[in-house]
Amino acid sequence: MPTGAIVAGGRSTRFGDADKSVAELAGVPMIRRVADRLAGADDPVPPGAARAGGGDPVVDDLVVNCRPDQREAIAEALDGYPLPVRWALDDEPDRGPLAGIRNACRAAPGEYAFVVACDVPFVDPSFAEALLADAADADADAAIPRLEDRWFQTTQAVYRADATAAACDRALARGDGKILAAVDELSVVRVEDATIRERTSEHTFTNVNTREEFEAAAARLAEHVS
Ligand SMILES: Nc1nc2c(ncn2[C@@H]2O[C@H](COP(=O)(O)OP(=O)(O)OP(=O)(O)O)[C@@H](O)[C@H]2O)c(=O)[nH]1
Repeated sequence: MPTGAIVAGGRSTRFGDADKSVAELAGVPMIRRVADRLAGADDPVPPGAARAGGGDPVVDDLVVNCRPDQREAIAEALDGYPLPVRWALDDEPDRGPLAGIRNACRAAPGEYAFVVACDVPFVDPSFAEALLADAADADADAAIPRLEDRWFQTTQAVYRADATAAACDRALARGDGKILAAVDELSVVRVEDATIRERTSEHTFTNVNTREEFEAAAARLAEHVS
């Protein structure tokens, strides 16, 4: 299995005066929801509480990428997490998601890392498994989904950790902060729209940027509970 690599070093500016990674969505910090899904829990429970039943983990361990000042709150959110957690702290903040992916991949002990943003509370663990199989079967450096009407979903993708960290390093050294600048150097399985739709629903990519999107995600969770 890959390492789960959650990227959380953003400033959540569209979210307002709070770090969205630890914002409690129906009582559970958003990053914990993402982490719990990777650990196989269908129904994440508040930090510290016993884990709900569910499927098997789809990752061996977890790397959390964030700024040093976020660590304490995120560690609290992950209290009692059932898999080993490693920290990939940004030595320089605000270098963008590419630096986050680089730092997360550097810290990943597994050959592959499933990189995922902290703000996708409905991420589908079986989709992560399928992406790993895509990359491993093709002996590729990455498997990256691409919906028809959107660009590559680079923050919900599987990467070969060492090759990706090195490609990100080179892109950052060139002053090119675009994730695709690093991806261009990798051998990539492109997972296209039809395949994505066979495997999962678009909710796996639903991310929370604003308070309105946060409320919509809470409403969706409430519907599922009732
Ligand atoms: N390490 C690191 N991660 C980042 C950085 N910027 C964004 N990210 C992460 O990349 C992912 C996608 O970014 P956004 O959805 O734009 O999140 P954000 O930057 O916190 O939010 P906005 O400020 O509203 O754009 C999130 O998981 C962020 O935590 C950064 O400078 N460093």
